[in-house]
Amino acid sequence: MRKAGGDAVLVRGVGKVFDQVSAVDGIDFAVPSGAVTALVGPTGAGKTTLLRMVLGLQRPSTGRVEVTVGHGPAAVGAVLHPRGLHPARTVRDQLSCYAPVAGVGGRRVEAVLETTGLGTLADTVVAQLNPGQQTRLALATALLADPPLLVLDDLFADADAMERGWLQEVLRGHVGRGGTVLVSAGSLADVVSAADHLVVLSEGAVVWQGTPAKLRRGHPDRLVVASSPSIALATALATRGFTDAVMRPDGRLAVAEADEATIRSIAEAASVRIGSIVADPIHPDRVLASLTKPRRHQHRLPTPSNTTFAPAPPSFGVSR
Ligand SMILES: Nc1ncnc2c1ncn2[C@@H]1O[C@H](COP(=O)(O)OP(=O)(O)OP(=O)(O)O)[C@@H](O)[C@H]1O
Repeated sequence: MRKAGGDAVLVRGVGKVFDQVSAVDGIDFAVPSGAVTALVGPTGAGKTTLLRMVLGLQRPSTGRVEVTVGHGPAAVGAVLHPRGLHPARTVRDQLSCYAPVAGVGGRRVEAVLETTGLGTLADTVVAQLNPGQQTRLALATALLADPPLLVLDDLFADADAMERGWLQEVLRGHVGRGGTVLVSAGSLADVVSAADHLVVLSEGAVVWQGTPAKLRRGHPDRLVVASSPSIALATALATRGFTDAVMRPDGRLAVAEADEATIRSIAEAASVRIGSIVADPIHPDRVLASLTKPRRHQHRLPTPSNTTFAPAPPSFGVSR
């Protein structure tokens, strides 16, 4: 449908202050065209604030946001409140109501019902859809105009495993047709397998960004080794440069970066007996928690009448 290339959105030095409270500050990231970019972070990190600025619904207090694909329903499709659909409308009626706004007709409604997997639910009223299906319908509505850019806030909240899979498939499908996606999530596990680029936010700042593969390399799974004596294995591994081994309370050694064959060969050379070696995959949200440890409770800006500050206070399943 479209040719990918360049950046669809550029966020440069962006800050937003609400009533003396800084929501985000000094934010820099780009949303590459033809890819899924996920803004990930805990509650209050600033995801919605950033997405609203990308959509032009709020102005940055500092810095600038550039959207190169243009504005309006034909250029940008958005999902901000997936629960705000009319409960008495059927799925098809919901799409038909918005079709004129998107400048499309009934054939496009039927096509979107199919691409989003909602065809079998076309005559079901919104009130009877589960939360994940309602989110999918909100996403289908945003897709009506086949916009070059999709901006989706908290898309995976309330989605069960099956709906999460559907939603991820729809996002990958949009990118597969040359579109661009910017999606926010509170859980890394929800987006890590669907995203090409991750921007991790914490307390209004970008704390990490890169590909899921880069994140995984920085947080490798460990192998948990039962050996006798464990301390001798730890020493032998360290001698060979594998210094990141942690002794577990049960006496087993959790080893990073060395594969099973290497561990066995080092153990054999050091006359250490190996009992078992099992993988200990790190959950993505353990990684997210380690990247977004709270640093402060609040960051109220100083004013003449207010000069006191509050005190500053794990497998990824990457399929591509
Ligand atoms: N209109 C507003 N007025 C005052 N403060 C606001 C406003 N909007 C957001 N904030 C504050 O800005 C910070 C970032 O909020 P934001 O909603 O962007 O975070 P979030 O990462 O989207 O969180 P969530 O996952 O809960 O939606 C929070 O401290 C929030 O209280």
